[in-house]
Amino acid sequence: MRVVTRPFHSIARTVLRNVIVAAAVLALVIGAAHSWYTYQKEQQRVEALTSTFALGHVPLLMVGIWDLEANALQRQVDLMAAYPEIAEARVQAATGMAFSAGPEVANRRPDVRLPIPHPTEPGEVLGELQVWYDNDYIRREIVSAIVPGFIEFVLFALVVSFITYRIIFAGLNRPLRAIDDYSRQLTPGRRNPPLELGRRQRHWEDEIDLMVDGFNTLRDGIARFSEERDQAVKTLSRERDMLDERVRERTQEMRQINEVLESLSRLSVSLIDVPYESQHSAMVDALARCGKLIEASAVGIAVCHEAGDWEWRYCWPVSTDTRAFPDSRVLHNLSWAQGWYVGDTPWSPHGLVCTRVVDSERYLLTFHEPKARTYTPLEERLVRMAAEVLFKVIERWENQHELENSRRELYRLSRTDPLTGLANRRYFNEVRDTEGRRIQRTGEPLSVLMIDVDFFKAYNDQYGHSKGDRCLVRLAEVFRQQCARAGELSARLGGEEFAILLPGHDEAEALEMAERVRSAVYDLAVPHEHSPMDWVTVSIGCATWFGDRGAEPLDAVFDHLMRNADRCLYKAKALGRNRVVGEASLSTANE
Ligand SMILES: Nc1nc2c(ncn2[C@@H]2O[C@H](COP(=O)(O)OP(=O)(O)OP(=O)(O)O)[C@@H](O)[C@H]2O)c(=O)[nH]1
Repeated sequence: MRVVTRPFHSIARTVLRNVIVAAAVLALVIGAAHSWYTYQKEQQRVEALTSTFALGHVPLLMVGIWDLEANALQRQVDLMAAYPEIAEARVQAATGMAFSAGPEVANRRPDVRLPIPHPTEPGEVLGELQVWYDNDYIRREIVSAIVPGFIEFVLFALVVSFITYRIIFAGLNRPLRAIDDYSRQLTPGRRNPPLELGRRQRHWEDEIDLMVDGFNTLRDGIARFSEERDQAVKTLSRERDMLDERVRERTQEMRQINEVLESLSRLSVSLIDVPYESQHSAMVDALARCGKLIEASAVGIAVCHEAGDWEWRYCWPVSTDTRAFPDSRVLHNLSWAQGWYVGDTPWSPHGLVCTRVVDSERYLLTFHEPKARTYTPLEERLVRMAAEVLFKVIERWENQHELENSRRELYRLSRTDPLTGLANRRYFNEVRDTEGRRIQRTGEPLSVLMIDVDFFKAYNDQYGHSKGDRCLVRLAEVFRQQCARAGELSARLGGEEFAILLPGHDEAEALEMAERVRSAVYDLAVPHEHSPMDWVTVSIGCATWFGDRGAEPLDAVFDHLMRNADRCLYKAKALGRNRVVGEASLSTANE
């Protein structure tokens, strides 16, 4: 609703009024100028008439007065009064005669007074010519000169104003009012009809046409805006309707991911500390669980050592022919690329493939599908997470194996003599203590052989230290071979001194074993120039513990045992070397 705050003035009327006012002012100015001009012209005519009187009539009047020609004078006066501009002409002679013509003008002094000179006496006058102009005539002349033009101008101005009014009214007012009515009906919410003013068809355009075009463009814009808005509102409401659905789907998806994450984290925790021997079956179980995530028909992990061939390491279902499981084409592919592949890949015609390098070995995990299928992004995500977990577990296992191997190697080194590969003193003592504890429980006997190479200093001096080393290695090999039964342990206690632990051996058995060792060394026939036996020989002291010192601390037991074995050894040396001496010989000697 339009609120009118100011009075309405039509353009046509305003133009009309302004044209009329301008025409009136112009008419007045032109009329005044014309009047002034006509008045000036009349004045000139009067002046011309006055000079006519002075030059033409005054001499005749002079003659008439001089000759006393009353008729002639009267005729002259009549002639002058006959001019339409003259109201009255009068001659007043000095003699007192007077002649006049025309209606007498009262109460007005003559407009022209011309003296009638004396014909002979210069400076003397015979009388005076008095003339009164007809002012009404002059006024009439002026009016008759101005009025027709004024009337013509006014009529012209009226006609021009009217035509202007018509043109403006028809060409401007009416269309503008129609446009005003139209613009009030424009509504953004509905389809508005185009603006049509019903104007006559012309082969040109004017401002109104431009305005109509503008309004129609505006209308089209409003229509387009309305359509887009309606469309947007519809889309918005559709999306709002779908939002709940999406939120539900997303929540479901998140729940699924959470469940899988939980089960994967449980899986990874359960796999981490699986002992080595159970790792294969644990991984196969894990593959089965992961395969069920997307209902894959088979899941496998293949490994390729740097220069070697691919082979399936873990297969679900367990395959008897690991070269063909689950699809031999996977393993025949030569190109290697690390990453994640879906569908038809260089690694697999169908299915999902994840590859990884773990400790310089190439690993490939594939979820096999017999037929091509499309995986949802969620499935891909879940499987990818599963693959990450499995590879992490494998990596961890690899690290654990490596660590375990290193530890075992270290342990082995820590209890092994580096030259001979026999147990060192530390390991000998460990085993000795363990066996000692066992024997304390079982009451079985335990014997120790102390072995020393005879004249070894001389051997070194003769053949050199490295040959001496090789000799020690050969002797160690003899000890190892002779004492290969479970529980028997050969050790190098230091230098050229060796010991053999014989759990379960009584003295007789131990002496028998010692003799076997001694003769085996002798039979080696390692030449020794500075030995009376010509060969490298060993002396052996033998001591036995019968497990009858159950209450005694093990350290004390073994101190005693080793001391006895040493004493026997010294005795063997003292008796000439290359022999075995048991504890019985000690008591004999003591006795
Ligand atoms: N080649 C070599 N010699 C060693 C090693 N350990 C100790 N020996 C040598 O073994 C010799 C032991 O000499 P001795 O203890 O004097 O005894 P022996 O010469 O063997 O004489 P008896 O024991 O009395 O028969 C020393 O000369 C040591 O240098 C070793 O690892 N390699």
